[in-house]
Parts: sequence; structure tokens; C-alpha cells
Amino acid sequence: MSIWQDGDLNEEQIDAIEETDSVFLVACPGSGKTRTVTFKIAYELSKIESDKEWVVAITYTNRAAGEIQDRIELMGISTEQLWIGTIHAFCLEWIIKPYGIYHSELKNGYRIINSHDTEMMLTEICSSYSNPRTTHWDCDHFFDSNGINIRCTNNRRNNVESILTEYDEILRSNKQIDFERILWFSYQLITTVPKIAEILSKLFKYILIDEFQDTKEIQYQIVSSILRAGNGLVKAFVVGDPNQSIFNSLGGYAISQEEFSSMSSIDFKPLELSKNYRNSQRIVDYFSNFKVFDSTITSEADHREYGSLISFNSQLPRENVITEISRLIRLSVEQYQIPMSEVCVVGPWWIHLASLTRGLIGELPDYRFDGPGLTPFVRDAENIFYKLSRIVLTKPSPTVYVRRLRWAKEIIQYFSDIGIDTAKITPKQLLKIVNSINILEQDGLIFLSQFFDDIFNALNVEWSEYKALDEHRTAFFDSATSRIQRIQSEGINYAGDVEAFYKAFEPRDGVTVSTIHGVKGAEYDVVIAFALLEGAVPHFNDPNLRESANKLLYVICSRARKNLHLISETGRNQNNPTQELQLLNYQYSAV
Ligand SMILES: Nc1ncnc2c1ncn2[C@@H]1O[C@H](COP(=O)(O)OP(=O)(O)OP(=O)(O)O)[C@@H](O)[C@H]1O
Repeated sequence: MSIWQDGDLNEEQIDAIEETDSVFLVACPGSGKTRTVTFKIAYELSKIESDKEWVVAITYTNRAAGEIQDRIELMGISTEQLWIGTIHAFCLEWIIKPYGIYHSELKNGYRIINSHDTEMMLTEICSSYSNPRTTHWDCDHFFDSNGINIRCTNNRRNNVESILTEYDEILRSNKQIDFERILWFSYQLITTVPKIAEILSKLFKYILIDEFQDTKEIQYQIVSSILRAGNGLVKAFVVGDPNQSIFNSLGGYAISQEEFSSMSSIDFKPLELSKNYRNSQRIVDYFSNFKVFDSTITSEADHREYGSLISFNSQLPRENVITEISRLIRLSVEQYQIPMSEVCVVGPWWIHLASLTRGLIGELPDYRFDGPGLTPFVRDAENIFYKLSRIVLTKPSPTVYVRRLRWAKEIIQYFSDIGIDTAKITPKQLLKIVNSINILEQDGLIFLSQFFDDIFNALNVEWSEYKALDEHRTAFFDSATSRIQRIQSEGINYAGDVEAFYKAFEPRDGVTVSTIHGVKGAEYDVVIAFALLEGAVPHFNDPNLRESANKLLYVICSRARKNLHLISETGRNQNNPTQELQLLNYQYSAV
């Protein structure tokens, strides 16, 4: 069976996919990394002969994992022997769940907590530290193979160290593990119990890592342990773009091929994707100014000749930002006939985005807006009630049938793991139950709560008798409640309505408002970026200010297929425009 048709893939992509050795693929923006990874997985799955062999793909987000899996299933390829998901899900599934008994802190049971729980616990601990005042924002940390790394470098550092010690003690006494500790405990397990890597290396035929540029040292170490144990029999397919490595503050970095090779004891074939299908040539030439690592890029986009507008406004007073962005949105949609959903507004700070969105909604009442910040609940893929809401809030249709069936299967598997008798529940039946429930309620949280009760009633399961379900339900509703309150406090009153809940799972249809980190991997016809100011882009805390500024600008600008509008407003804490923009001598368009 031929997996791809003529025209689906270019030669560079086919070479990478058909390569039988391990591949280290460096790819420019818009060069079809996702497409290449998807076909590579499909290609390797089609060669699998035994149900004891697995293709494992580690993606940066759950969303990317779902999209890739959907596409492979649509090709008619079985995904039975595919495991795809984030590194956290990987560690839980393949290391912590089966081998946690070998770890002193896991062997007596554990509970995974989400980022909201972490935030609440840290806020509580921080409240007794007043001199200097310290908040959970100061407490960012991550683990590498030597232990904890604390980001804070200013005079709050002593406080942060004590706060994190307290936090760790609370986690231990409650047998809780947060996302960072999932990686840390997995690393400890895989490096102290050699059998684990040996067993996994016999099961895995391929390990794919997407977006390696944002992968942390501890993650490279975990995967390397398995590759080393495989003695060359487990192949790796590593894809990414070092120029787009923007998660350094969270420990992500673009490993070099040599370093990964020596860590994992396997040889990689270096390959490149250099054809860009996204941006006009003018946009490619513009974002190439911010390259940190050399790479070749040529636009092969259908619209490569498009006369892109690239504007830069460094004179705009801060008070006029909303009016100016509204004008640029109108210009794009009304004059340049760009669909609303193809416009994206990006800014560096979360906090500014909420008030910006509120302002835009006020100025453009006939436009729709989408933003992760408007979603009423956290996408916590480890929480079973989040998984249930995905099914409840995605309306049944032939196009989402396979996806909903997969979600239903995951839920039943979870029920079975916690001891619910699932012998008589099939994914189809679960979907049928969900589809048959009809609740007339406007408040999203009450709606979901009733919906969940009805599902459990139909399944004859007393959910409150299961500790894990009880904890997940509390975590889900607590974090959703505080998120909705936060959005409503920004003046977006409809955030808690059931329509807003449904919208969270619908394809975006309005102008996107996002942080810079949130647009990773996305593409839009028009990108409007604001607050491009020293201190923000790059963040004042960043240890590699100039390199990070370049990478952030590179990512922002390479999202735009056609037009790009950059704004460094005046009057925000007297910050100057990002140096790289200020120094760049470029013939900008007047808009
Ligand atoms: N061989 C091809 N022919 C035509 N279009 C392609 C080809 N490969 C990829 N594309 C298109 O190019 C666009 C960019 O692809 P994709 O989003 O996978 O890029 P990417 O490499 O992940 O980019 P980035 O790293 O910037 O996020 C998509 O619209 C995709 O459909």
C-alpha cells in the first residue's frame, strides 16, 4: 500500500521518511515538520508485524498528538501499535505506572496534581513570605539530571528556596506528584533500575521526538536511556528547529546532533527540510534577519510572490494600542479580504492579553475572538473529568466519530485502571450514553456537573466511592471555577456560559489572541504583534537576552503567511523597542 500520493511530500521529506537509520532532522519554519512526522509514523506502523512492537511519538502538546493520530487514522492505517503523547504522558504510562513500585516515594501510591493545584499550593505557602513579597510566579523551577533548577535570580531567591522546600515536603506527605516531578521520578527510576530501559527498548521499534528544540535535558536523558539499552535496535527520529527554541526558561534547549548521539550512543543521519510552504518570500527574507543558527530557507508557498505588508510602529502611545490593533484587524478583513480566523494578535504577557481582548471585543462588536485565555477550563489531559468533558462538549458528527471513540476508549481504560468493572462497557456504548443525555442548563459548570452525574448513573457507577474520581472531580471544578472568575473579572461575563464551554472544543472561527509561546506551531495569514519591548521580548530575567530576543522575533514573524504588523508602543514603563527591531534597517510598508 502506498501511504502517500504524488504531491503529498517533497523529496527532502520522502528522504527523511524512508531513511532506515536514525534521523536528526533540522527543519525551517513552515517546512512541513508535522506532515513529515505524521507520514513517518504511518510508514513505520505499516511495517510493524507484531503486537509486541511499538512506535512511540513524543509531541510537545496533547493537541498535536491528537491531530497526528487523527490524520494517520484517516489514512486508514491502524494505530493499535502507536503510542503518541507528551513526555509527561509517556513517563506516566511507560515508567511511573508500571514501575513506580521501585521508587520509595511512589510505591505506597501517588496522585498527580495539575498546574492549578501547584499554583494554589504555592500561593498559600508564599502568603507567609513578605520581605520581599514573593509570589508563585517567582517560584518557577524545573528538574535536570542533577536536581532542581530555580529560575529566580533576584533578591527573592532565598524565599523561593524555602518556599519550594516547603512545597516539596507537602507533596511528599500527601503523596502527590506534579508535572515536574513526573519527569524527575521517571529519570530516577530509569537510571537506577536498568531493567526498565531494557524492557522498553525491546518493545519500541521507533522513538520520534517532535520539536526537539524545546525539549529539556532530563527528557533527552530519559529517552537516551532507552536508546542506549537498545544497542542500535531502537531507532530515533528527532525533528525540530533550533532557531525556534523559545522555552529556555523552562529548561528547553536545542541539543546538537553530536551531543544527543553521545548521550544515546546511537548514530544519527543529519537531514534538513529547507522548503517553506507557509510564508511569502518577503516574509521569509524578513524573519531570516533573526536567525541564530544558519539554515537554508526558500519559499515554495503558492503565494510566494505575494506583496506582503510588513509594518513596524514604534511611535504608538500605549493608550492607543487597542484602537490601532482594531484598525489593523479591520484593514486585514475588510480591505485585504482575509478571513477573521486567519488573523492572530500576539503579545508577550498573559496579563495584557486579557484586557486587550476585552478592549478589542468592545471596539469590534461584530467580530469574534478566540484565545486560550478565554477557555473556561484548563486542558488537563491527565484529569478524567477533562477527558469526559471533551466527549460531552464535542457534538457528534461523522468527522469526529473516530476521535470521540478513541477518547471513550481512554476513559474506559482509566475506569478499569482504578478498579471499576468495565467488562460490559464498550466505547460505542459510552458514546451512546453521552449522546442520549440532554440537559437544559445555561451555567456551564452546573451543566457539566449534571452531565457527569447522568453518565455515572447510566453506567451504574457511584463515582464518589472512588477516591481518584472524587479527587479529579474536585480538581477539575476548582480550577475551572477560578479560571472562569479570572476571565469574568476581566469583563468577559459570558465565560461561564455553556456556549463558551462548547466553544472550547470547536475549531477556531474568530481572531486569535495569544501569547508568543502559545502560537508555537501555528500559522495565520496575518500576524499583529504588540509590546515588542526590551524587558518583555526578551523577558528581563532571561540569561541570554539577545539570543532569546532573536528567537522570539523569529517565531512571531514566521507565523505570518502574508502580512505582518509589529508594534513597540511607547509609555509602558519607559521601555524601548526590542533592540533587534530598533537596529534593523528595513523598508517597512506604510499601513
Ligand atoms: N510537501 C508539501 N507540499 C505542499 N505543502 C506542504 C508540504 N509539506 C507541508 N506543507 C504545508 O506547509 C505548511 C506548514 O507545515 P507545518 O505546519 O507542518 O510546518 P512546520 O514545519 O511544523 O512549521 P513551524 O516549525 O514553523 O511550526 C502547512 O500548511 C502544510 O500543509
